[in-house]
Amino acid sequence: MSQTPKIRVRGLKKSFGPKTVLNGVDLDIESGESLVVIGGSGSGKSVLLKCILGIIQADAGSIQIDGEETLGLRGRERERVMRKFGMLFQGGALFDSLKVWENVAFGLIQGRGTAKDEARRIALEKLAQVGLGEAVSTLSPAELSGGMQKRVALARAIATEPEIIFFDEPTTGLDPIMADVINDLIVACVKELGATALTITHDMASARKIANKVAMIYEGRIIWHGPVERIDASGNDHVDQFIHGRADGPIQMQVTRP
Ligand SMILES: Nc1ncnc2c1ncn2[C@@H]1O[C@H](COP(=O)(O)OP(=O)(O)OP(=O)(O)O)[C@@H](O)[C@H]1O
Repeated sequence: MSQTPKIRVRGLKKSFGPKTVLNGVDLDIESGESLVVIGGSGSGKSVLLKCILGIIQADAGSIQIDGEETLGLRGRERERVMRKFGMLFQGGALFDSLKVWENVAFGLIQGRGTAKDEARRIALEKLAQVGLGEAVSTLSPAELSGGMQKRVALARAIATEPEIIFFDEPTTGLDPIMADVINDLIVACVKELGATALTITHDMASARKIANKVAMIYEGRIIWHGPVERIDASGNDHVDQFIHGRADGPIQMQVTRP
């Protein structure tokens, strides 16, 4: 008998006014799996992630975490489920008014009530895990390069040792070498935690490195889902066009010309 998926999404729908973004998304993420969702700009990757996090209210469907329905959860009940999650936001989303270590410790102090000294100790440990020393810990995020900021954001995402981590475009804005360093760190950190990971990206190099499973979203549905090793022989024209970055094919980008 197969085990309950860590995350099970069924028939998920979300529209904004007349615009349907998610039109019946079905997706399972098994415990310990690293799933990367790929898809074009505006295909609904962020909306899907936000629906699972409860930041956006879905219109219909089901989102189960460890077999528990979370779609209608509010207040304390939602907070309880959300404690299972860590998140690395696009752009890092660090607070410039806080020092680096305070950013990393934020969820521990605010969310878990960890004492400040203990939170600082954990923050330094997590910073070391992503290759940042104590000297960096007292700086402001604004004093760091983009790559270092991503490392800090990663240290923050893993600080509470979450069961599930979401990565929103983790390599956006980085040069290819730094992007690869971040990919390696993500793989190492997720493995160390034994966490389940969901990443959204259109960076195929990143997807190949991070994923053991890949799902492609198109026109509001998951049109292909399989092991990353099978992506080059998916037999799906949409996937083929996307991974090779071809303008011609079944996916037509809407380009408005003046
Ligand atoms: N709060 C909102 N109100 C109205 N429309 C929204 C809202 N959030 C997202 N959308 C629309 O939903 C569609 C999907 O957006 P989404 O951000 O999920 O795309 P994406 O796949 O993450 O794209 P990208 O790769 O460019 O980040 C877009 O057309 C966007 O304009």
